Amino acid sequence: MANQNTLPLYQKVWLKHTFSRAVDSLIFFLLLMLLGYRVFSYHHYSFPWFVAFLCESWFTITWITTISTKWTPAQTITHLNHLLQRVGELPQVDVFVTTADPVLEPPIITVNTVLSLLALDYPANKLACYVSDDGCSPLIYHALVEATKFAKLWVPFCKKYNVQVRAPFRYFSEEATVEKSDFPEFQQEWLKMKEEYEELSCKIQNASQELNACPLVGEYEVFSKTQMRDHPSIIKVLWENKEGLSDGVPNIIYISREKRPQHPHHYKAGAMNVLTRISGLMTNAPYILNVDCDMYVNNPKIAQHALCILLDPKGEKEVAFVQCPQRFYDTVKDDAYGNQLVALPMYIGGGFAGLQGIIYAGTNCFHRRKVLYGLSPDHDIQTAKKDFGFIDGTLSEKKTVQIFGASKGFVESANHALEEMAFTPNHNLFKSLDREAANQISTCDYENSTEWGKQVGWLYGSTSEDVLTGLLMHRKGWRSEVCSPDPMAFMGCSPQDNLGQMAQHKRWSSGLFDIFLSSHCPIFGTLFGKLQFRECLAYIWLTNWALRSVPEISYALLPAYCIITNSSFLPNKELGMWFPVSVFVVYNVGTLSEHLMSGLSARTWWNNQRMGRITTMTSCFLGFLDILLKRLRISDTVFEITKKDQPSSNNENVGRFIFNKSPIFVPGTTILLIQLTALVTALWGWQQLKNDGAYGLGEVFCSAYVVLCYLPLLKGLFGIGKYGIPLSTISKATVLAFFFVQLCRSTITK
Ligand SMILES: O=c1ccn([C@@H]2O[C@H](COP(=O)(O)OP(=O)(O)O[C@H]3O[C@H](CO)[C@@H](O)[C@H](O)[C@H]3O)[C@@H](O)[C@H]2O)c(=O)[nH]1
Ligand SMILES: [Mn+2]
Repeated sequence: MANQNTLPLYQKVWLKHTFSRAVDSLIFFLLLMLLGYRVFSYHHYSFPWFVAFLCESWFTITWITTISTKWTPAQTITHLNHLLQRVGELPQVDVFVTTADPVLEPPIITVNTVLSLLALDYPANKLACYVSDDGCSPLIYHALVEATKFAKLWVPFCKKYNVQVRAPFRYFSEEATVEKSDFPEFQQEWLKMKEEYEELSCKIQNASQELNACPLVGEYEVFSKTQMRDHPSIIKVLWENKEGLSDGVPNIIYISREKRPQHPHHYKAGAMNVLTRISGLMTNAPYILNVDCDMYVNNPKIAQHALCILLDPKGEKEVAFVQCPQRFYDTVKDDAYGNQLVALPMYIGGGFAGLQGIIYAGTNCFHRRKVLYGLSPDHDIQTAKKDFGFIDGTLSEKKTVQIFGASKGFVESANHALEEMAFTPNHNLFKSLDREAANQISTCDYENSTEWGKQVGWLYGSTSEDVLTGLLMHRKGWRSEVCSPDPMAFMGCSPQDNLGQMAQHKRWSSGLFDIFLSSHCPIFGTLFGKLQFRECLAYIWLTNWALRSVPEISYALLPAYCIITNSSFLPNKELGMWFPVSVFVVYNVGTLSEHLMSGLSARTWWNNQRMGRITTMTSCFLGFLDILLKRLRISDTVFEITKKDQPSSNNENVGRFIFNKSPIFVPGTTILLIQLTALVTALWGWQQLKNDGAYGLGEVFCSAYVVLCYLPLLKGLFGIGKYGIPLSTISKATVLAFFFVQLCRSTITK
């Protein structure tokens, strides 16, 4: 009989993606053959041949990182039934929610997220929910006050009837739930709850529409002289579970940290660090769950599942954080904008999970507090003493101020969190808010000359603060795990149009590339830290996204260049032609089958392929330029918040591209115009084909393929209103395309 204390709480299962492996290896082999062919075909040596060789070498190197990342995929299985046997009592979990703009992030969405978290299937006295409002908005505050009242009905209702979807807006949209039930009591309560929720959403809706709905008096007075980027900190305890009832409503705290125009606020990372400190003062839970305002709980037992991994004897020693996948509801049909991230997490995410661990994705993640405070896996109190300046088990004062800042109360809590090497039940669960201390730690200059944002908490310096923060943990030698129980842990909303999707990809690619160029570069992580070699390759794959735009754009321009200058970059009309052809065919067959095997449609596959090409050459290219400007200290990157739309019921134009004057459309339109020029040139035979160095079917096909990928932009050239590319963008693109064509022509005469 296994001892109860040694029962594994989770298990790691290695997956076999044999087909994927075979296809990926074949592609690699073909790429090598193609490169070899290029090297040994002396008679072809020319400028386009050389550029093609460079681009293909880059693709091959990227492919090595791709294969290595995907090679040994894994997943975890959690054993919920072992959890209580082993730990007896569940630990405390602090829950962080961030919101930043009441317009882009409608309060009703945040409220639903918060409600779903409060209703987690978890003892209410072990939970506390901290909501950060970077928008400093009385609307959000008002919505949360109302939501707190509703929570007192909602939380018991969910627990009584074991509701699965605990975000009311989703729960009540599923009409079928109540009709199927034979219990009149349930039906009655269901109806009552639905009415209450409708009333709540009406109140929130009205407040957003009527300017004077929440007059800034009484408890709202603190908002009267505030501006989004200029205000003192506002901290309000909305609900305190004073009696510590396990079936009550968890503590709810509203926080809007101080902001001043001259102080950088570090966007989400800055907000998370303030939440970390304030929660440290109040509940100081050893585990932190963080969720963006647009993600609701879809599996009420998710905290237990994640704790299976974090509390497992092996996990306890090795695992820094548990990341749950990001999935989205009411998605655009066939993933028209390629942002649902379904096949990618399955293959790449699964691959990461089989290495040192999945990346931290910024939301749906359970962290250990002590790891956020900088502890390494090999830190016992003895070594920690040296690194952190522990004296007699407590941190030396000077050192703590340098690391955690000057708040005594907070340092004391940090000391406790760090020392707690194993979980000990903590009965003194909630300290009432110490206003003075809380105000001190939420000011803009609290972090000056401390390690916050550098070694402690969420790291600053990249708009992909999530990946950066996770990378530092991996560098210290921690591992991480994916937790993906059935039903899916969380569901969120993803951009409902291409504008949102493209802005999001720009932010990600620039933030990731920023990491690659910084001192946190994964290569240093392996050379000087404990980042495992293949995990490093995987991070290189990820952080180079923006850089990839350069070879991709060059490669996409090559066929046009060749057609215009009557040269060639492909081995036409000879045996070598089969290398690029087979790479193209095998790659497409491979990715198509991966999509089909993930249960996705062929149309989804094509949309993902197409959007992959478009975003790399537009969003990622702009991300690349952004980082160049940042590194040259010309401008800094900003975190552009994604608009959270409720999906529209008007399905007519779903999947259609919309445009605005954003520079993001300039490179795409330019590339499209160049290809069109090339195709027209080819079609009308404006160039006489002089010698056998001339372009052939290969180049024309490539050019046409790019146009096919860019079909949404082609339609945009002729569209009107928001469906048309603005004239100013077309003009800029025309000028650029003209220059490119002239440049090509000038190389012929030489
Ligand atoms: O100054 C800011 C800006 C953003 N946020 C919050 O950050 C979260 C993520 O912002 P969102 O606009 O939804 O970005 P997404 O592209 O959807 O976010 C993904 O990418 C981000 C990194 O680029 C991660 O932080 C997120 O967790 C991850 O879901 C939201 O809750 C925002 O309220 C703040 O709190 N303060
Ligand atoms: Mn989001």
